Amino acid sequence: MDNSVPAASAANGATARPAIDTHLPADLRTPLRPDAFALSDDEKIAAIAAHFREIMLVLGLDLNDDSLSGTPKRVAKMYVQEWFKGLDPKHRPDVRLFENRYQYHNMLVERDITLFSCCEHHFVPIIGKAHVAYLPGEHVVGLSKLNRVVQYFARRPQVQERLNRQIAEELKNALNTEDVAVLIEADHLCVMSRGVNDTNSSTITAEYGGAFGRDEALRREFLRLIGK
Ligand SMILES: Nc1nc2c(ncn2[C@@H]2O[C@H](COP(=O)(O)OP(=O)(O)OP(=O)(O)O)[C@@H](O)[C@H]2O)c(=O)[nH]1
Ligand SMILES: [Zn+2]
Repeated sequence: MDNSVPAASAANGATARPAIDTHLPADLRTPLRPDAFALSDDEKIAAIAAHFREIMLVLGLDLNDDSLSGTPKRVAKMYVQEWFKGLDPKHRPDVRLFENRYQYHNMLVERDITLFSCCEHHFVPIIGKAHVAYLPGEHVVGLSKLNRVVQYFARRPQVQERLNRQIAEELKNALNTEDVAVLIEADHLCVMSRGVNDTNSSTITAEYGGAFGRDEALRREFLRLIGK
């Protein structure tokens, strides 16, 4: 099977794994090809559009119809610029810390963070919420950066377990503390809309670092604050 990137510039690709997620443990990195960054965004959009056009033709759709003719390009742009933008480390958020002048050392919870991801097994949406907490030390984080970290890792083909751990590890690094909790509750469209067709079940994953793992009362307080 031809597994190469469909463009001439892919020949420039390095042989080593690309520099993505290098701050994460190796088993948590999203598996990318060595030449994952050989194509520009525009080249990726052109290549994906051409392939998606083929899929539509195979399905028997008339690409001359004015409602369908733009779909290959629309899907390609959606993949590269929106759904999978977290595959490109240029979108990795810069997590800004501020001095903890107020000496606030209780748990901070950012709850109900909108989560939109994509199942890497079926390429259909995973929709849910992430709840993130940490215990501030000498620094506090700009709140929106918590949402941005969630969104960066969500915008990739994912399984929920890896997504949960990637977010937790990134926050531990950025906040310079192990005292981080991340809980995700999500609906998987691959479970809801096909296969078992179960529209009721949802999936919860959680990671409790540092004090959240050791201290049951702290963990309970986190769960209470997020309404669990
Ligand atoms: N652990 C885990 N599994 C997932 C996630 N998203 C989808 N899956 C599962 O991945 C599995 C893929 O199994 P396969 O048997 O290869 O695929 P399938 O024939 O489409 O399976 P069915 O969904 O049971 O029809 C399915 O059981 C999915 O429910 C996820 O985030 N985490
Ligand atoms: Zn799936």
